Amino acid sequence: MTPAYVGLGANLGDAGATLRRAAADIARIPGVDGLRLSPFYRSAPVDSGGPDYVNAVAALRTALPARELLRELQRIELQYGRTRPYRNAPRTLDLDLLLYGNERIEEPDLVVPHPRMHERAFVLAPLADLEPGLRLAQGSLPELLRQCAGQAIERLD
Ligand SMILES: Nc1nc2c(c(=O)[nH]1)N=C(CO)CN2
Repeated sequence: MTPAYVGLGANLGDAGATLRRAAADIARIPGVDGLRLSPFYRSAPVDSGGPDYVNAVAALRTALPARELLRELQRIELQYGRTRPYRNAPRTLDLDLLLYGNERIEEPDLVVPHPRMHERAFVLAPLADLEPGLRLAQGSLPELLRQCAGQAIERLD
């Protein structure tokens, strides 16, 4: 079983309810085990306009290869009506494969570790809640979070 981390985000509809249901859907993927869901965070959209996002991170273990896990995540996105009209368009549900074991994958539609996760507070904060000691290539989570101090995020509960 390979440990993997998935970023969840939504900024349309009842985003919190969507993330909770999507996490339950991820937990039910055959070959996925032991899902843990972080607390939820609200933040203004980074690099785009539109309503605030709600974000979370799920930690899991999987027997699936990274590409098959990605395909399952995309299938779940589609169930929530995700369309891709343009880059960074508002979305009912966005699922990003952030980390897959220690693997580095660089393919046109799958780059792991996620290339922007180290500079996004809305990923780093929930990831640190689940895995405080984790280090990324760019540094420890507390170090990276300090570098994102300009990004206001609010923890929900
Ligand atoms: N706060 C926040 N901003 C974003 C997000 C997101 O999930 N949260 N996702 C984006 C596209 O991946 C673009 N901007």
